[in-house]
Amino acid sequence: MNLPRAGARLQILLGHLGQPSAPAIVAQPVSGLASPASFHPEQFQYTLDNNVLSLEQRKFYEENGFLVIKNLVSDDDIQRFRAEFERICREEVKPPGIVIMRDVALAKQDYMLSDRIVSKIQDFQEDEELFRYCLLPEILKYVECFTGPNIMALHGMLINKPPDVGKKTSRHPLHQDLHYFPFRPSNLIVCAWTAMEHIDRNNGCLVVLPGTHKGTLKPHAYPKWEGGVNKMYHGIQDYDPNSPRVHLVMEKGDTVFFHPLLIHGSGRNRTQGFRKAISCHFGSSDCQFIDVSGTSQENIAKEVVEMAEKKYGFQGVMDFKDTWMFRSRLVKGERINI
Ligand SMILES: CCCC(=O)SCCNC(=O)CCNC(=O)[C@H](O)C(C)(C)COP(=O)(O)OP(=O)(O)OC[C@H]1O[C@@H](n2cnc3c(N)ncnc32)[C@H](O)[C@@H]1OP(=O)(O)O
Ligand SMILES: Nc1ncnc2c1ncn2[C@@H]1O[C@H](COP(=O)(O)OP(=O)(O)OP(=O)(O)O)[C@@H](O)[C@H]1O
Ligand SMILES: O=C(O)CCC(=O)C(=O)O
Ligand SMILES: [Fe+2]
Ligand SMILES: [Mg+2]
Repeated sequence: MNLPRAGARLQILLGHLGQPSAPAIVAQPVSGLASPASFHPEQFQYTLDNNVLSLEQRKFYEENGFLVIKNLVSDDDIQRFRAEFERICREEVKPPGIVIMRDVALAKQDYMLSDRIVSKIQDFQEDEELFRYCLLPEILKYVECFTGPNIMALHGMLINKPPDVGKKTSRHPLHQDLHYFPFRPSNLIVCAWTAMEHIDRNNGCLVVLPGTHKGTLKPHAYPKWEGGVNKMYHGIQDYDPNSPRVHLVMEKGDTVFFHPLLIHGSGRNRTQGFRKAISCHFGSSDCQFIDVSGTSQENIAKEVVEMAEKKYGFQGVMDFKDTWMFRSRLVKGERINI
């Protein structure tokens, strides 16, 4: 397929970015986490050898499947992402490929697009201002500990979780991001998710089930929620309800890196503000595409392909791999397989 692809200009862009500032590095001291007490270095399988993570941070990710780095992204950068998000919502800029999503509770209403109606934007790889997030040296420095040196930005999102209208549709059901991805191995994929403001249980923080990255990919489907569910917000049906849940309270600029098998979701937004976070999934370009036919991912593959064909006006020519191929951009090193 001859679809738009990211090119060498990224390398040039990378060269223009400034040097990272030194962030405060703190592993999240939260209760209910797996203990690293019986840990042996030879058991490292979710992190690569690197001189960025402390031994303690590495063990934490190995055991829990996520790691919070405090104060990683600057207020200046966050302000720029916010301003560009607002421009996109007002349709002052229309980056190719961008997906603008409204909450299902408002989807049938005929409002003008604005930052008070959009619940998230996805696929901002052609928006140079938002894509700066995926190129930030301070982000990539950590990403490389999981992906190695050849890094693809696979999927960018800016989530603007709206005030819940009372139907609990602002929730994101518990899921594993790998459900959406046709590439492996999972250990070479990581999500970076940065709070753009203070986020806690009131405005719907991320909720994680520590240690679940050690399990397998579970079947996902739409949860049976009375008030409705957002398009493509699949959830895990049969997770262990006794598994401890950890609510990640984060400040502006704090960034969590998490494994694509980690079960996570987010709660309802009980405030009147739109809770903002920016995220990107990264993967090693050494990853390989897999065929998801006959697997639990068939349901999402079908939905994604239908949506993409509608958007680009093709019929019967795209597969799940194609939809990912033209969204991903090289951010460091060499493009190899994906
Ligand atoms: C690791 C990755 C994790 C994830 O990516 S999780 C979430 C994945 N989500 C996505 O990929 C984004 C999916 N959303 C989209 O593609 C678009 O927002 C969507 C649903 C096609 C709507 O696009 P619009 O441009 O707004 O199109 P439209 O106004 O003409 O609506 C078309 C039909 O869709 C409906 N719709 C819009 N927003 C919705 C929502 N949030 N939930 C459920 N249905 C929704 C809308 O009512 C309309 O339905 P109908 O055709 O009139 O019956
Ligand atoms: N018992 C449960 N069954 C199914 N899904 C759940 C359950 N508990 C939580 N979840 C999912 O995890 C997400 C986060 O849960 P959380 O409890 O933080 O949010 P909430 O229920 O909206 O708010 P709160 O519990 O703070 O009142 C929810 O949006 C929901 O999708
Ligand atoms: O910001 C959130 O609510 C989490 C979103 C999320 O997990 C996802 O879109 O995959
Ligand atoms: Fe997710
Ligand atoms: Mg709850």
